[in-house]
Amino acid sequence: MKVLFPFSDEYLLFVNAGGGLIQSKDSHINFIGDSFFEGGDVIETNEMIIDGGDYWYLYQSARFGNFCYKFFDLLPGEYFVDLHFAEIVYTNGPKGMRVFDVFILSDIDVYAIVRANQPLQVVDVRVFVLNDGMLVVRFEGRSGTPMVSGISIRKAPNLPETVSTGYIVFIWVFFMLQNRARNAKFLAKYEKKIQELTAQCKMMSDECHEAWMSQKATNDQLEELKMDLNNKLFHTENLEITLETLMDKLRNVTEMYEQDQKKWIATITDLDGKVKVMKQEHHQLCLEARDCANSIPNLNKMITAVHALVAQCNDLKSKYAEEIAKGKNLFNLLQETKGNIRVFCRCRPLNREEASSGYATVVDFETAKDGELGIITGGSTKKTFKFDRVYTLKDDQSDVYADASPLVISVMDGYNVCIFAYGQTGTGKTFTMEGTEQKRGVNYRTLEELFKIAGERKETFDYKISVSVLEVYNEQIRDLLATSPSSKKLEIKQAGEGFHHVPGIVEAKVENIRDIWDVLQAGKNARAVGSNNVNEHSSRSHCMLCIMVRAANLMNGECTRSKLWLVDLAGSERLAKTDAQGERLKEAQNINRSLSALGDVIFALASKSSHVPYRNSKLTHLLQDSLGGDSKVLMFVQISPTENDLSETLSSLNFASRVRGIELGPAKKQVDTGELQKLKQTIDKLKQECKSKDESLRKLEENFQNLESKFRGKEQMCKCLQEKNFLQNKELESKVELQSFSERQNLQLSEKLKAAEETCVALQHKVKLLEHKLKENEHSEALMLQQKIKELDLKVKEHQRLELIAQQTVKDLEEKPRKEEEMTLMKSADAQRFANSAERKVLTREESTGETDPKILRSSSSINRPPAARGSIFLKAEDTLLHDLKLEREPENNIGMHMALVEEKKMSLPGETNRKRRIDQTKALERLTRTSKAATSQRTILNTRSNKEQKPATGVKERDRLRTWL
Ligand SMILES: Nc1ncnc2c1ncn2[C@@H]1O[C@H](COP(=O)(O)OP(=O)(O)OP(=O)(O)O)[C@@H](O)[C@H]1O
Repeated sequence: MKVLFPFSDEYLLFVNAGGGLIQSKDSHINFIGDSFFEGGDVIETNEMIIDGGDYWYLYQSARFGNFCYKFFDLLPGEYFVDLHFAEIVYTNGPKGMRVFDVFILSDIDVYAIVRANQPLQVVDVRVFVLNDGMLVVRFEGRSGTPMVSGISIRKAPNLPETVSTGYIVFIWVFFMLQNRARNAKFLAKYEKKIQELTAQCKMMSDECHEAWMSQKATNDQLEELKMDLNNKLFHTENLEITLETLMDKLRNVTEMYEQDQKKWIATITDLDGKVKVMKQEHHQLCLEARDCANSIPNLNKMITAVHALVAQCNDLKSKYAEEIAKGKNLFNLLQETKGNIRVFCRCRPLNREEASSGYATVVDFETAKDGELGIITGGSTKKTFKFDRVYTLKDDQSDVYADASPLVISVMDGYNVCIFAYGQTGTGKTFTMEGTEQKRGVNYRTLEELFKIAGERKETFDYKISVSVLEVYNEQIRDLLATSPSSKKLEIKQAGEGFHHVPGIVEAKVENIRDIWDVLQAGKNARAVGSNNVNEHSSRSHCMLCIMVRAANLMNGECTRSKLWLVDLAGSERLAKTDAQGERLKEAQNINRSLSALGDVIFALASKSSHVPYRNSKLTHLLQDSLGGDSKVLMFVQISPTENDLSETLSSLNFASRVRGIELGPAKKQVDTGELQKLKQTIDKLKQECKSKDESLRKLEENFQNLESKFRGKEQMCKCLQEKNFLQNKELESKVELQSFSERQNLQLSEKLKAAEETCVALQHKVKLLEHKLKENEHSEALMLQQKIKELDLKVKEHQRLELIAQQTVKDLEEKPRKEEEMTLMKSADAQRFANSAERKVLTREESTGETDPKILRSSSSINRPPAARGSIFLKAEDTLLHDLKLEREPENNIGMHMALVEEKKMSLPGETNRKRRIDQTKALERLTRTSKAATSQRTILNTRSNKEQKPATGVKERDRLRTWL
């Protein structure tokens, strides 16, 4: 709220608490808004024009804390401010006496104690409103109890210029008028003293200002220095951080360098060791190379000898090959002389049943050695059959195989061979071909012999042997090694000239004799599958074992592929005897057809027929490769010894005799065996020679090759080592370069680090210097300030001492008039006779000077002067001055002066004059107070400038102190 005052000399403001009416002397103005203020508020009167009336009171309900009123737009000039305080007693609160200390700050300086329901009124406190037109009344209370306050502001009437300019001037004018001549010296003295004091005060103020400015400048400088220092510190910290980072990097680089150095040293040491070893090896190799070079003549001789031997060996080889070929031819010739189809007859012994039944044997082995077998056909009738070999009952499996083994050699030489057993069921075909585990048959022994020969010939031949096991039953081929039964019918195909095979059939590769036994057992087991009676089934099917031999001559690179068929034929009973029907008849017919086909083929071959009917049966079709050309055929005709089987025996023997008789003509049998024996011996001898020469040649070649390979190896090793050495030297050089580069880098980093450290040290030194300088500055400033404060304190004390003297003088001056008055009254009786004449003299002097106003003022001042409690120091000062004057003038004017003063007192009237005096006294008091305040404030300006407002108690104490001496 802002109050705009009209142009009136005096104002009285009424403000109702709680936002009610604003009462004035002549008008009522509504107060808008809340007017209940809390401590700490700033109450600004605003936008409220109060017209009319001279006095305005502002009642304000406020909690006493710190708050202030601001009055704006006042005209510059002097105002009286009346302050009223009273406590509000609330209805809901306890009633009773309360005491409050009230402080009014700012331009008005009053201290008072307010009691409950006892309003305090401080009247006629003078304040000056300056050009800003604002009056601020600021309160400070010690408790927060609500109070009611009233403020009235009155503008003081305009005073003469002499009054407004100050009471000192007035005094000066007064004394000038009183006694210009006499008082000139005195006034000059005081004026001088005042000027001195003013100058001192000004000087002190200036010094204080300068000190303050200097301190401010110093502070600024200090701040700048601090800023600079902070910047430097920040820069230093940055540098330290950078330094730390660089140090870390350097440390890492150094660690890496050390690690690398260690690694390189280890590598170099290792390489040195290796180089030493290599040098030793190189030296050794050089020695060996020298030895080799020395032995070159011998070596050349050896090489020549070896070449000769090689030539001889080649010659021998060719001769050996020729001899082998000749041997083969001779062997073949021998075989042929024996017959390409040979028939051996074997008769089984009587079995237990036959023996127990007492069956008679019809077989006569008497001429068996000559290949003749007699069959007793009845009584003394005996029919003789001649075969290539007739085995007696004493001949075992090995004897049987001994005659078959030459055919095995033919297989290994590349001929196709077919060995089969023919005969009636139960005559021992399977026993002869397969045998038992204890009495191995032709099949196993043949294969065993094959691997044996392959092993013997491994130096010159490379053999690959595979086995297939087939069964022909009812003109159908069945693969007995197939792991799963195939629905596809196996057929015979011609793969090349003179080579037939069954596509899809299993060819088991066998490496050793163990594999052969496993294969044979697998075929035997497979043959039993699907048959209730194994023996019966085996009698009605042909079991065929096909052995494929692939040979590679390592000497001349010749390759051969030969087949060996080992066939266990089905029983050859005659249909009439078996009286078979149905399925059995069909089986028998198929068996007879196939056996007949076999006979037909054999007869066709023997008769060198242009057409050989191989395809009449599966059996002959399969055996096509081994039943013609250079192939050899061996037939075991198996017979039963009992008379019960006589017809079948005769039938089998007749068939076999026909085969043998047709194939082997008597002409062929007559081959000169002596020549053959000679040839055989020659072959054996050549073989032995060739073998020994081969061996020696092989050894020589091996030696030479070993030496050559060793030399090459050493040479290669030497080259490798040299290359390795070269590479390692290169690597070493690169590592040495890398090491030197790292060292250079390390050196550079060290230099950088050193420079950074030096910079850091310089900066730290600079910082220390700055800090030292700063401290020195602070110290000198502090000393200077302390010195100045001391000087100021001394001056202030001197000033206070002077003021005390002045006060004492004033008191003395005040006391003296009373004493003089009393003395005057006492002497009045004695001086009565002089009264009339003295009175006249005084009046005459006044009239002559015409200076009545000061007397009136002085007398009115004396008359209206309140008791000691309300006395003004300025009046007292005036009296003191007068007293001093009087003392100076006492010899001549003492009595007159006293009389004049008495008269003045009598003539003075209460009212306006008294009031003016009171105003003058107040003004003088205020001026002195201000002077004192200024001195005090100047003394404390350095330390308590800011604390003054925050610590009002200090201000209060100061005021108390001032009030005491005032
Ligand atoms: N030389 C022999 N020494 C001892 N026992 C033999 C001889 N030959 C055959 N046997 C025995 O005769 C029996 C019948 O022989 P085996 O089964 O080999 O005749 P098979 O002709 O093969 O008959 P099948 O045509 O039915 O197959 C067997 O128990 C066998 O051990």
